[in-house]
Formats: sequence, structure tokens, C-alpha cells
Amino acid sequence: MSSNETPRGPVDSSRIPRYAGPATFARLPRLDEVGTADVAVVGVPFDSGVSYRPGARFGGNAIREASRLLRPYNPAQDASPFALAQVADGGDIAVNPFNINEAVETVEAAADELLGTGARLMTLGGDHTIALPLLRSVAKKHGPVALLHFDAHLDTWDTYFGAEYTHGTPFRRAVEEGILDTEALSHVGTRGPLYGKQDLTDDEKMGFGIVTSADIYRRGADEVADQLRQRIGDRPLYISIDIDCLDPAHAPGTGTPEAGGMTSRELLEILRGLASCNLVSADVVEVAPAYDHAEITSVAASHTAYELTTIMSRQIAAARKGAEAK
Ligand SMILES: N=C(N)NCCCC(=O)O
Ligand SMILES: [Zn+2]
Ligand SMILES: [Zn+2]
Repeated sequence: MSSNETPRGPVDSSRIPRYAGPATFARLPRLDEVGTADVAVVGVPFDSGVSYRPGARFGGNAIREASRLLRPYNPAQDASPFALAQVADGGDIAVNPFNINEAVETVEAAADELLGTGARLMTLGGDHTIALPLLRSVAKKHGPVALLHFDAHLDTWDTYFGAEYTHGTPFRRAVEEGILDTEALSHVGTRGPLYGKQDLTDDEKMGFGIVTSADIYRRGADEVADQLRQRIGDRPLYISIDIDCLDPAHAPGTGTPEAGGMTSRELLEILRGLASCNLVSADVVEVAPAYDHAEITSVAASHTAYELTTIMSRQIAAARKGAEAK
């Protein structure tokens, strides 16, 4: 979109009931209706990498359904994200559920294509396996990126049943491949039992810092966000959000729930505190609607994606304004 075009926004829910019609993210236009987008919201219906309860293949569409209730002005960031930049729903990447290696390649190729149009990606998973090909693609464009990983789990384990590509291993692979900026890697919301103490030693060696869910409770969202922001600086940043970073009370609909997590309020507040970071793309993964109740999880995920989209839209608009002033 050039700077003098007005973005096409969501369907007006005061005229057309918000529960009517097919669901796109936040009732935004489809990408093929607008041509190109500044932020492409894209689903990855894939969950063949899970180690426990399956079902995240349905996550993207559950988030789209829950996102019907989002409104166009975000008071927490004082911004109308869909007016500041063209955000559009790019539909789903059609991945092979029977072949993980091929699925990983397909996600990478589809992300390459979308990023190649100049769009930033707001990906809706899918299980956490998909973060690896997304990071590969982002790193091709930006070089090694800073990573903020919101999750109950480390996801830096080595293999499961000898498999390298699973939802418990994407970030170890990413470090091995040199696509992450090891000066700026953090897990946020970590908790729960591990296989052994070595998990933590290995993780630290890879360069990760850890903000546990108890740290968030003790120190508060603002202080945590300040600390993370300082660590990230102006590096290109990728944010990967496993919805199981939230307590099961706030996100029951997920495959590997762990007690003692952060609240959705804490997650949203930390994200808002990162609004000045150079967010190049993001994902929200591991929503498994079969275990959800009253859309608790998919509503939380839709608001999470809304905050991330708002951060990206604000930055795109600010960069455009800066370029115009020159
Ligand atoms: N990425 C998620 N959600 N879970 C990883 C859990 C891996 C395990 O079962 O040990
Ligand atoms: Zn997890
Ligand atoms: Zn995860």
C-alpha cells in the first residue's frame, strides 16, 4: 500500500451483525481482495508436531471466529491499527499433515512469498513446530533476529522419538541454524516440570534468558517489559506466543497445559510495554479449541494477535510518516 491510499478496514459491526458471514481475522478483508498488505494474518493448520493432546490445527480458525468481537480502536495503544496500515487475512497455508519435513518446507516457502511482498506476518497456528520455518524466513530477510518466546515450555529440547522437528524443539533448531541473535533471546512465562536440570543448562548455553511466570507475578508486567525492551534494543524482533504461556484458567484450550501461568491481562500488558520494539513478525500458536470452553482461549489469542498487529501497524505508519518528512 502506498502512503496516500486508505487501508480497507474491517466490516462495520454496527451495520452487519458481527456473527454474520465467513470469519476473517477481525472481519478484515482477505488479502486477495486488497492485493498486498502491510500486515498479513495467515493461518497454519498444522499439528503433526505435538507431543500430547492434538487439535491445534483448528486453532487459526477458532481465533478468527473469536476475533469477530474485536473493535477497530485499541485504547491501550491509542491506535486504530487497521486504519494506520493495511492489515488483511491471507487465509491458510496448506501444509501436509502426514509429512512434517515437507510441512516445514511449505511454511517456509509461503512465508518467503508473503515477506517478499513487503508484508509483516501475523501467523495463527498450528502447533509450535511452525515457528522454525517462520524464523528461517524472517532471518533471510532481516538476518538473525531477537526472539521473545512466551511459553510455559522452553521448546529448546533436542528430539522426540528421534524427530528433529516437533513442537518441543523449534528454538534449539533455530539456534543451531544461526538464525537467532543470541544476544537477545528470552523465554517469558516459563514454568512447570522439566526432564532434568540439564534442560536449563542447555538452554542457557544457547543464550536464552528466562522470565518465569512467578517472576511476572512478583515483579509486575511493566518492570518485566522494561527489562525485555532494554535487552532487545532496536534489533529486529520476532515474538512467538504459545498460548500455554497463560494459566490454564485463562487458556484451557491447548495441548500441553501447565499450572501456575500468567493471566491474559499480564500478557497483554507486557506486549503493550514492547510497543516501541522493531517487531518484524509474530505468531500465536497452540490454540486447540477442542479443549476450550466458551472461547476463553481463542478470545485471549485473538486479543493477543490484536495487540501484536497494533504494534506492527503503528510502526509501519510511523516509518511512512518519517519517510514522507524526508
Ligand atoms: N510447545 C508446546 N506447547 N509444548 C512442548 C511440550 C513438549 C513436551 O511434551 O515435553
Ligand atoms: Zn508451550
Ligand atoms: Zn511452545
